Amino acid sequence: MPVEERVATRGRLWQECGGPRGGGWAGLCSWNGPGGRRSRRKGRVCFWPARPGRREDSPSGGQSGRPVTVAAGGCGFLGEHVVRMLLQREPRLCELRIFDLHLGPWLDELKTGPVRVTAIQGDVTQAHEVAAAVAGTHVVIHTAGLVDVFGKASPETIHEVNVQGTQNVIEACVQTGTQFLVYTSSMEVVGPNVKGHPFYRGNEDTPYEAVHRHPYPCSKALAERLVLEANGRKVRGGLPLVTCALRPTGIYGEGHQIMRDFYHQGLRLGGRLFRAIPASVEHGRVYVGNVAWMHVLVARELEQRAALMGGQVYFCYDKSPYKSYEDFNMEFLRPCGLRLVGTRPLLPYWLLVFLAALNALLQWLLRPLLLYAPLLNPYTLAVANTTFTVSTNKAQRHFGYEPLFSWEDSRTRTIRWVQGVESSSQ
Ligand SMILES: NC(=O)c1ccc[n+]([C@@H]2O[C@H](COP(=O)([O-])OP(=O)(O)OC[C@H]3O[C@@H](n4cnc5c(N)ncnc54)[C@H](O)[C@@H]3O)[C@@H](O)[C@H]2O)c1
Ligand SMILES: C[C@@H](CO)CCC[C@@H](C)[C@H]1CC[C@H]2[C@@H]3[C@H](O)C=C4C[C@@H](O)CC[C@]4(C)[C@H]3CC[C@]12C
Repeated sequence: MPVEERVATRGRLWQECGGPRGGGWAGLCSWNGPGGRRSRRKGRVCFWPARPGRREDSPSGGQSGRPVTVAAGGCGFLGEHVVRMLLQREPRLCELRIFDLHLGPWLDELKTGPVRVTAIQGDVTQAHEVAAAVAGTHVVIHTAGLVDVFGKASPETIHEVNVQGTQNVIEACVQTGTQFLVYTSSMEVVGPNVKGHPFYRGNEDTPYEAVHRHPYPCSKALAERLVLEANGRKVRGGLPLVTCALRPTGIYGEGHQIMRDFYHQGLRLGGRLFRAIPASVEHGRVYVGNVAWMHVLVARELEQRAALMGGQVYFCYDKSPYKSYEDFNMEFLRPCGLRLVGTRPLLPYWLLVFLAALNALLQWLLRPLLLYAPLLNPYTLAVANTTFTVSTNKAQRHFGYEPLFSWEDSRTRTIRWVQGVESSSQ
């Protein structure tokens, strides 16, 4: 085991994993280092030891000193960037707890820094696990979620993780006295709606008929509402909970699984991808580093600007160009040797609709035997084929957000990452 594991329980340190089951601390101790397999031993928290002279957990959750932060979902695509950004750009941080169902091997790198990093394997659907992880913290950044628009998970599971999980996070804050909650929502809370209405460079106040049927956007909309309604609730100790929700558009950047899938698909097709969506359909995209930066800034500013920011929603935006989903992906895939065939869609739209419906039917028919979850289904086709872009400066006005990464930087970093994917798969 490459890192020392200890169990922290209510401010005490135990020399080895062995804390009370189901009592104060939950989570699953799961650290076996890079390439190692996870062990799923309930009731364990692993962290890297505090340096000599470093403050141990304070019962006031750092409010008397520097904040202790929980990044729920901290091992996901966005979560990893949030974690790294917190460690790089939040000098007041003294402890960072990373709570996730699956802990990643990269956590091992974080052990050498000045911040005490605690990795907690846990499930947001388990209220006691969430409460144990949140207890004694100053702010929770809740990026954990089940992102599934391909029919891999059941609607019930999506609801349980995204809605009940978020309710558990809120209740944990209330019960344990954590006053600040930043929630990762989604553009999908607004749209595209089932009617395919365009949302053209809209902002947080642009009227739009937000009507959803798919379990994922439904769950994000419900969860966002819970978070916003919880703003102002009294937490343990009597102070008001301050919440806000960030709504990224389609996130891209290092670690983006769908980009990787398109890249591999292009390689399989002899270096070509075939245009399916008209170039005129704009799809909002935002670089993951800028989304992470917005989360860090909100977590930092929420205390000082509680009256202004509490209960607010913010689209996540940067200077990424407005393009169709496919043309945007080509900004990264073209320099990696792929080309997009066709200036117009190669298949008529009715045929795509038919193929998407066929995929949905096949998924349903095959479900008892295997999981068939292709990229194209009626929902993903509708999202890709409906203009949805944002143009706003609300985050800049409310908490001084400016993108940390220019479009050129974001593009270069993403290309470098795709090139790395290429070499690692050879
Ligand atoms: N990827 C996008 O384009 C995008 C756009 C807008 C909003 N979002 C939102 O951003 C958040 C992060 O998305 P992502 O793309 O990084 O997804 P991801 O799947 O890479 O990350 C989600 C993380 O949550 C964790 N998680 C899932 N179920 C959990 C559970 N029951 N308990 C604890 N942890 C659990 C996963 O293990 C994973 O590490 C999600 O809430 C998503 O809705 C994503
Ligand atoms: C029709 C295909 C031809 O090439 C293209 C299908 C692309 C789709 C798989 C993706 C198009 C738009 C994506 C979504 C969007 O970027 C925003 C999202 C919000 C976020 O909260 C979760 C991810 C997603 C739904 C994202 C998923 C993939 C697309 C539908």
